[in-house]
Amino acid sequence: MGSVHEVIVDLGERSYPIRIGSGVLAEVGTWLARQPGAPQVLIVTNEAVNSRWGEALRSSIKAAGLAVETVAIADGEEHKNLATLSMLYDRAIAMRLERSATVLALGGGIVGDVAGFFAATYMRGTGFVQVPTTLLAQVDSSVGGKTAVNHQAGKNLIGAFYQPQAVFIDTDTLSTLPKREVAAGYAEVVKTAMLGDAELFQLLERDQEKLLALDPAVVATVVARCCAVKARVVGADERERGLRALLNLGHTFGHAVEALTEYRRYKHGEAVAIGLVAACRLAETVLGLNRAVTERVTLLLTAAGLPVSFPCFARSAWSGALQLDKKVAHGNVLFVLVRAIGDCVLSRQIPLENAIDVIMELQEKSS
Ligand SMILES: NC(=O)c1ccc[n+]([C@@H]2O[C@H](COP(=O)([O-])OP(=O)(O)OC[C@H]3O[C@@H](n4cnc5c(N)ncnc54)[C@H](O)[C@@H]3O)[C@@H](O)[C@H]2O)c1
Ligand SMILES: O=C(O)C(=O)C[C@@H](O)[C@H](O)[C@H](O)COP(=O)(O)O
Ligand SMILES: [Zn+2]
Repeated sequence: MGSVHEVIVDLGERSYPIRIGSGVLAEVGTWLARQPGAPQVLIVTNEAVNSRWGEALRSSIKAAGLAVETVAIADGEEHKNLATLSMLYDRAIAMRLERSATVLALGGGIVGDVAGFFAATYMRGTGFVQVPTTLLAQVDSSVGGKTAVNHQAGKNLIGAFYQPQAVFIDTDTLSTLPKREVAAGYAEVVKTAMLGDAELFQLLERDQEKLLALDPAVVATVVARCCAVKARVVGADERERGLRALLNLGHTFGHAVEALTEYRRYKHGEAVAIGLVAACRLAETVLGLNRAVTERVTLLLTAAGLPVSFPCFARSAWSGALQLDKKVAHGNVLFVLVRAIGDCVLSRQIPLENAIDVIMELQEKSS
């Protein structure tokens, strides 16, 4: 095993380590065996990930003397719903999974969000460990304890805050990830740099190609920096009373894109990419953000092949979708605005019409 980065999410007695590096998957069994009472272990994954990385994880667990079961859920955002969750409850009950069990989420953000909500609710809460295998899950979704499924009307509308007890990020797992998924994860990297790490943004401007080609040293550095930003924000505001909403940069727009296109046309990261450009444009109009910032962000995203234009829907459809955001309070939508690279602010003062104007301006030109 090469060098391992460790980041701690500091939440008092619920603090947990994030282990980042090549070969970290092999540590999972030993970690589990150190937990009190040799837990039953359930891996929640999907077939695409299971066929590539399931055996390596199971070997580590079995070598530590523990029994392990695996359940695969269907692949795709359109299956991140209550039906999938219901299937998991049925399978867990049939296999007599006990509350003392540990659920391992092996996969991308969808597996992580669904498995996490399952772990939070099955018998009122089992153990939970994240083993993320997409760039997006490694830089963002495996950390911080947001778990959820979608409702047809809106993203992540049914969920819970439920922190993992540990996160094992084996960067080797990215070797089998399709290019489109690498790019989607990259959008959350750009987001993280924009909201909290200006040096990371410069690193991306310099080493973007190396990151997208999954150069091991660049990947490890970028994943560790993103986890450090997320750990800092989550440690300060676990339940999104305020500051944590910064991690939602681009998402007020992005989630509306996903819901209106029925979770089928865009990967989450792609919808976020569109949202990031919109958040910059909105900041240009209401904060006087320099257009050059929007251009730098757009360049990073388009160079990775990410979309930066909205699909075409009527103003009324955008209005309805934006108002279903979980950050809405007393009917006012909360927007995350870019003040400068590495520095974002929250505002509830933006008229919804201004945001919809930006969407209209950035809508795809129909051919
Ligand atoms: N909880 C959070 O804080 C948080 C943060 C960001 C995103 N999310 C959620 O995460 C989801 C998106 O996650 P995602 O981008 O990882 O998508 P995903 O989970 O759909 O994974 C992307 C695709 O890659 C495949 N895959 C995963 N790992 C692989 C590997 N190593 N090799 C080959 N194929 C692999 C999957 O089967 C899937 O087809 C969205 O639902 C989003 O809302 C949650
Ligand atoms: O961890 C957070 O907080 C985030 O907002 C991270 C986002 O990248 C992620 O997509 C999250 O699931 C969105 O949360 P939601 O509360 O807007 O559903
Ligand atoms: Zn996201």
